[in-house]
Amino acid sequence: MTQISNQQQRTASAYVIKCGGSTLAALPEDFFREMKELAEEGFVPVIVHGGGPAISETLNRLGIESEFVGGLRKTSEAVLDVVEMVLAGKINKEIVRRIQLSGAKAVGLSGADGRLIEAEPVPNAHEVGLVGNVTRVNAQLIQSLVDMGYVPVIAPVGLGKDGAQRYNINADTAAGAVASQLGVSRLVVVTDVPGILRTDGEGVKRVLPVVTVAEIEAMIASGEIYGGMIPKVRAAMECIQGEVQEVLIVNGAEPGILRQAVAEGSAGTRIVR
Ligand SMILES: Nc1ncnc2c1ncn2[C@@H]1O[C@H](COP(=O)(O)OP(=O)(O)O)[C@@H](O)[C@H]1O
Ligand SMILES: CC(=O)N[C@@H](CCC(=O)OP(=O)(O)O)C(=O)O
Repeated sequence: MTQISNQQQRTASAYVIKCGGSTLAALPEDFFREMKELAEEGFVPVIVHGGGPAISETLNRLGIESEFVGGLRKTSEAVLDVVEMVLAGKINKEIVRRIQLSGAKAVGLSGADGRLIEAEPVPNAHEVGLVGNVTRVNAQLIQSLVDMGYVPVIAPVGLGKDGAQRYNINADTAAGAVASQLGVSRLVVVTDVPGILRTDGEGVKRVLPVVTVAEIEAMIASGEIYGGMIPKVRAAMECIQGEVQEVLIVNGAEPGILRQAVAEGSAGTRIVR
């Protein structure tokens, strides 16, 4: 833990961005340009990405049906081959390319590279198969890349403690763990909705600007938060118990959203303790 504490001090000005598969194709070039400009101003990004829709599409082409239990993909060895290929290959390199085209430097890694993400089976592994929860993050490797001026771009595939077993990790869960173990103060979750939506008294869906852990629990219980939003808020609730001060959920397609989120700290929904 001493090692992590040192890392935490050094990465305090960094922030973690989780880019959801739902929104990757819709992210404008300006998003990456803004990311580069913010980095020059001292707001250094570490990216963890998803790619659920692209995995499902590839599985479908191979004639393998996608099944989810509680938002987690049922992952056999065959499915994991596709998950790793799509996430650590296609999607990871697409993001690296786009960052480099903005003029910034980027390095793509999966959680297997340099044992970046160590994982253990989720408690309901008997239902979902080779899905993992994060047990350790190699914060030193991420910090070294940041120190060299690179944006780390991380695919959420982890290795077990033995270094042999692979695990598919939900990208929101991975991003929360990376944010916690790096000790950054902010996690920005970029997705395809402008924040957590709630239907008001007149039946209009509105973005909640700020939401607490207690309010989230109530919205999950009532069904107002469901599906892909559940792993986001669960990861958020877990990481704000530690160093992370706030988690912002924003729509990546909105112009200027990253600057609003990172420099101004007010965008989409802000999840606080
Ligand atoms: N209360 C809510 N507010 C906004 N979106 C919600 C809510 N509850 C569930 N969702 C769903 O969560 C989705 C985002 O999760 P997901 O599709 O997994 O995105 P990503 O690929 O970015 O992780 C939204 O498109 C929406 O359908
Ligand atoms: C265990 C699990 O469900 N893993 C996810 C990993 C990708 C992901 O989370 O992508 P999004 O952020 O786009 O949803 C999956 O296989 O789809």
